[in-house]
Amino acid sequence: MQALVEAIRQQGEILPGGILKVDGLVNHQLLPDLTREMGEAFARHFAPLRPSKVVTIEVSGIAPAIAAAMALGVPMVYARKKKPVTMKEPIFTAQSVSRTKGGVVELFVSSEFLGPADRVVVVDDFLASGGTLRALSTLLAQSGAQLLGIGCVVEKQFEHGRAKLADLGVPLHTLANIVRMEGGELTVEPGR
Ligand SMILES: O=P(O)(O)OC[C@H]1O[C@H](OP(=O)(O)OP(=O)(O)O)[C@H](O)[C@@H]1O
Ligand SMILES: O=c1[nH]c(=O)c2nc[nH]c2[nH]1
Repeated sequence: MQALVEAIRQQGEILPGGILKVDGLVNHQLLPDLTREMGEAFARHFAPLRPSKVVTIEVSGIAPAIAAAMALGVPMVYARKKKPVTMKEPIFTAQSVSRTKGGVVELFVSSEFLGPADRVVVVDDFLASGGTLRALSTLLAQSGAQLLGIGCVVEKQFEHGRAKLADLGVPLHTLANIVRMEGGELTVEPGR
């Protein structure tokens, strides 16, 4: 997605610990036109799989996921990282590690909104080590929902998340690919 690639080239900042800051377009401020375009790109790719739901993880996955769900015309469910009192049992859970905040986080989705009848496309903001998406796939398996595909806005190729998720056997589509971010130099290519 060329507009996204250009925006990351202009605004992306390399932070210590191999973190790419794109807060101006993905993780803090959101740009409506760019976000809509992300959703349409995911929808074009995944519509032929006839998903019944888009699933993501709070917080940064919500914007691209709702954009994709709007373009696909299906509901979007986000895994919560703290269980609210409103959440109805039975609940599916899995653990992941937060890359930007540190520590182990627990993901929660109620069976009220996810079950064996669901055909799911997962959409998230970053694919790095793949740990978060692995946790979400474990949670989906508990629910009996079928995972059809995974879409991520930004892939950090050098963290090899794509290879680590290959055993899931589903298509993985990203919109921008960070090939390298070493020595203060950022190499961004279109996703794959
Ligand atoms: O492939 P991984 O190594 O698992 O990294 C990707 C995950 O890291 C971020 O979550 P994080 O909890 O840091 O941030 P968020 O609360 O902004 O979504 C991001 O939103 C992805 O879910
Ligand atoms: O803002 C972010 N920048 C990153 O480099 C990253 N990797 C995983 N999750 C991330 N979030």
